Amino acid sequence: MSVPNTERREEPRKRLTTRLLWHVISVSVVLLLATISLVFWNTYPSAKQSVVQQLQEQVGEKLRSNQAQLQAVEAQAELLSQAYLDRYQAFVGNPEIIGRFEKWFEETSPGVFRLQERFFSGTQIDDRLFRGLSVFVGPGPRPLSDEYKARLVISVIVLSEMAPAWRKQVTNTHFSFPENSLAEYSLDDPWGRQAAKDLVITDYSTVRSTLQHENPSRTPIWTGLYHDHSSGYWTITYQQPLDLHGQHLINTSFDVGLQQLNETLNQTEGENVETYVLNETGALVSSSTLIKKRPERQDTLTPETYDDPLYQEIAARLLQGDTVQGQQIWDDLDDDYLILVQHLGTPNWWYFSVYPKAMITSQALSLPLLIALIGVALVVAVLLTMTYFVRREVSRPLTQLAHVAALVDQKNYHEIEQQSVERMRGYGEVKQVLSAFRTMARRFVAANEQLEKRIDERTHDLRLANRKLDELAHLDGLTELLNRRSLQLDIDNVLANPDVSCFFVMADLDDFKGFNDNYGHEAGDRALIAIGQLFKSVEQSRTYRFGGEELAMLCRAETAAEVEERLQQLQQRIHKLAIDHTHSRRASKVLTASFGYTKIRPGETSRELIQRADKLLYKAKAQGGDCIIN
Ligand SMILES: Nc1nc2c(ncn2[C@@H]2O[C@H](COP(=O)(O)OP(=O)(O)OP(=O)(O)O)[C@@H](O)[C@H]2O)c(=O)[nH]1
Repeated sequence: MSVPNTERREEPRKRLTTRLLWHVISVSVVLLLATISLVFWNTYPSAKQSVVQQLQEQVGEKLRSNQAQLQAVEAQAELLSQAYLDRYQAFVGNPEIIGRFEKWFEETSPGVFRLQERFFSGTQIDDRLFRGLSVFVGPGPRPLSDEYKARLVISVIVLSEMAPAWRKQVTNTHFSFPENSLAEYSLDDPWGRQAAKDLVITDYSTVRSTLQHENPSRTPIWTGLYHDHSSGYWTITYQQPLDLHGQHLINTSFDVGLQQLNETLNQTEGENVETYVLNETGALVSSSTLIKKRPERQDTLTPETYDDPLYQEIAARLLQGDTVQGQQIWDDLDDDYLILVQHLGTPNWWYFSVYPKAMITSQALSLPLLIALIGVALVVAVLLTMTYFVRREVSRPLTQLAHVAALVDQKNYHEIEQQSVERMRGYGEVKQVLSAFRTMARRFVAANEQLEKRIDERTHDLRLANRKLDELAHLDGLTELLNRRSLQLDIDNVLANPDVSCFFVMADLDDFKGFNDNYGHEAGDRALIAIGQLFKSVEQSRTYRFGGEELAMLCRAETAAEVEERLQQLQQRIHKLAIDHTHSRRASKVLTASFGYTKIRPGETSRELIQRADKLLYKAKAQGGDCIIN
């Protein structure tokens, strides 16, 4: 049974190598996922830890330099205070110093004195240049005492001497007085000239916090962030009260503007990272959010005055519990943020870096992701390489194997043999199988050729035997003339073709019984054969042994005369044979034959034909034999 081609040729998805590759790919993907999970499991926490550590180091580094800047401000304040104290001790009570107050200051409104404008724009007095200086002496007890006047003049001198050196580090350098006065050095801002005439500086928390009753320990103070309304900028101020013999002389102060703080404290490590700096009261010293929000506050920013939920949460936590020292990580304050806390010893501030947890997670994921990507790339490369080699070393040889198997199925052994084993790709087992196919094909071809040869021989023998059988079926065994069966067939044929003119002849050897009796049966056989051969030589005729010593003949002829002539010639040849029949009952002493012949009539039966010819033969016998009757 032939197998349909569709069953023989497998679809690609069913191919062995494709299935093999799919199995390998599936297992690889599972192993890869497991490996990636393991990598994530092991590296993610440490990567996260390392990211946090890195951020802590960055913050620490930044704050160290920032702290150095702030410490420098504090050291400057020390120097300034000392310089002021020295001058104060040297000049207080000096009439010349007091006299300078009258020359340098002017009463700009009743009870309000200001340093003349030229001290801001620039003026040369003696060999000293005064510039960037302004002083506001606000409402307060009047008249001004000489000591107060001396302090004001000394503040102008000390500022002109020392403040220019620090103008790049701080926004301004100033002395504030507990009596509602303020002397300032600032090249940009003539504050002392512009301050409102009714301004009460000590009403501000920044200055108020320096007063003896507000600050009995006399500790220097870094204020929280506040908006200097008259100058129009956000700033923090360092205030160092300076007392002498229990008298609060002045506060040595520096403003450090928000812009300057931003350059250092508010520098963040990423777009979404926010910073807050809080002092010990929870007041906001600095914040990156402030730049974005710009609240218009005039006083120090506290949780009550600055509406920033995260800042308020941070301040609440800072103030509620133990003092935070060193570095801490607040992971639980907010779901979305991780907060690094760094305490700055000097000043007593806390620096908060607020990182979105998503950012830390994505940074922490970068290493495991890189490992995973490398893993995926490696697996893909290995799979591609394997796919290439499996297709080349297994799939193609197997396809050739299948092709050869199909040739076997088609019994196309010659094709298999012709395909050189060397041309078929494949090594090892596949090559062995191909080689075995080739050997098998060669043997099949040889066996087939042998078989075909034997079949040819047998067929030839069979054909001969068949022919013999056929002859035997149609020939008479003794005379080898056509037999009665053949005669019947031929008569039927002639009768079926009425257009063909044909004659039927019946012949009988004369006194053949006598011949047999005298010369023996074998001699009778030989005579029968010899006379039968003469019958066969008659032209356009077929001779049959009708039975016993009776012969029959079908002659093609148009006329009876033609047949008559041929029979006469035959009769003569029989005579010429001169088979001795000395004891014949007939006149002739040689073996003779009698003939009766008739034309075959259309439509008659073979029986009628034979009977008519037989009668004519009988007639010939009756006339003495050796004659021809029509
Ligand atoms: N040797 C030999 N004799 C045969 C063969 N067939 C028939 N005969 C003999 O032919 C003889 C025929 O004898 P009959 O029928 O009496 O005819 P006849 O002797 O020829 O006499 P007529 O026909 O009247 O001339 C018989 O003796 C048969 O035995 C044969 O194949 N070989």
